Amino acid sequence: AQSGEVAADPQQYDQAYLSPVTIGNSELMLDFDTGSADLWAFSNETPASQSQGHERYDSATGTELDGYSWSITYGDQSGAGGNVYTDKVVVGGVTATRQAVEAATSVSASFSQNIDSDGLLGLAFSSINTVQPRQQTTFFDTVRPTLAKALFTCDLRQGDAGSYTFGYIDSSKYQGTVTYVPVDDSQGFWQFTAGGYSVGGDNATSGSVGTAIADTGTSLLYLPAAVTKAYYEQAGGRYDNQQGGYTLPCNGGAPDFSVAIGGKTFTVPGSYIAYAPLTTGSSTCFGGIQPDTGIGFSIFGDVFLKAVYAIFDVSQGSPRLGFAAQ
Ligand SMILES: Cc1nn(C)c(C)c1CC(=O)Nc1ccccn1
Repeated sequence: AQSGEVAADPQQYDQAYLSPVTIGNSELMLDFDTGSADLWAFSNETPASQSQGHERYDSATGTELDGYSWSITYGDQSGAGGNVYTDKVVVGGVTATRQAVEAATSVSASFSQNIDSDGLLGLAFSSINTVQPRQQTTFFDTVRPTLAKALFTCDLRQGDAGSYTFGYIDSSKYQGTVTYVPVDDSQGFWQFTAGGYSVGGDNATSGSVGTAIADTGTSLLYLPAAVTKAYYEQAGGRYDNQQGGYTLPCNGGAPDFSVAIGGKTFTVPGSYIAYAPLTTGSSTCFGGIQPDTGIGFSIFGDVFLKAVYAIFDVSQGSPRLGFAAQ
C-alpha cells in the first residue's frame, strides 16, 4: 500500500500553498485545492504570452485523450481550459500511473500573473471534475484503492512550510484529539456544518455559522455577513468599498475568532486575520475574514486551515472531516 508526504510551501502572505508534483518528466509546483476537482497545469500548449515565468507540463510524455477537453471557472471568476492527457503523476512518493492531466491552452490573467503556481491539483470530489465528454478522477480518487488508508491530511502553517500526507495521519502534527464531522459531498465539496462562534472570547457560543466547505485553494475565511460584521465591530475594522472588503488596523490588536465544529472550539489567532497590508508599509490591513455573501456557503480557506490539522477521510464509507488543534 502507498502512503506519502509532500511539502506545502506558502506564497507571500500565505496567499496560496504550493507543492512539488512530478508529471511525466516535468516537475511542477501545484496549488492543492480541496475546493475543486481538476488537475491542470501550464503546458507546452499554453501561449507563451500567458505562461512567462511558469514551469510547463510537456504533454509529449502523455497519452492524449482524443476529443476530450476541460474548462473551469472558479468562484473568484478566474479560470482556465484546454486538452486532456493521461500520464504518470507522483506526489510525495505516491504514484498514479495513468492520471488525467489537464493541459492548459488558455488561462486567466490572475493565473498568468501568479508565477509561483504552475497549476492546480484538485482534491474535492470527482463529481465536479470538468473534463468532457467523460469526467475524470482526482489524483486522490485515482490512487485511493492503493493507499494504506483512504484519506489525506493537510497541515498548513502561518508563514511556514506545512505539508499534505496521503494514506496516513501524522499524530505528531496536532495536539489533543481529532474531532470528526460528517461531510455532505452532494455538491462535490468537503462540506460540513459549523456551529457557534465567538469573537475574542474562548467559548464559541453565539449564533451559528452554518454550511461551510474546507477549501485549501481559497486564501481567506468567508463567513456569513452577520458574523463578519460582528467580528469587525470588535476588531475596529470597516467595510471599504474601494477595496471590496473589510479592512482593519494591522497593529496586532485584532481579536481571535473561535468557531465550534463537532462540539469542539477551534480558534483562529487575530494575527491571521490582519491578513496583509493594503500596500507595502500601510498600517491598514485587508481582513482575513470576509463576507460569504452570494457564495451560498461559508468557505474555510487557508486563514482557518492554518490554525488546525485537517483530515479528509473517506475510509469509513461515507466521507468525514477531522479537525485537531495544531
Ligand atoms: C467560491 C468563491 N467565491 N468567491 C467570491 C471566492 C473568492 C471563492 C473561492 C474561490 O474562488 N476559490 C478559488 C479561486 C481560484 C482557484 C481555486 N479556488
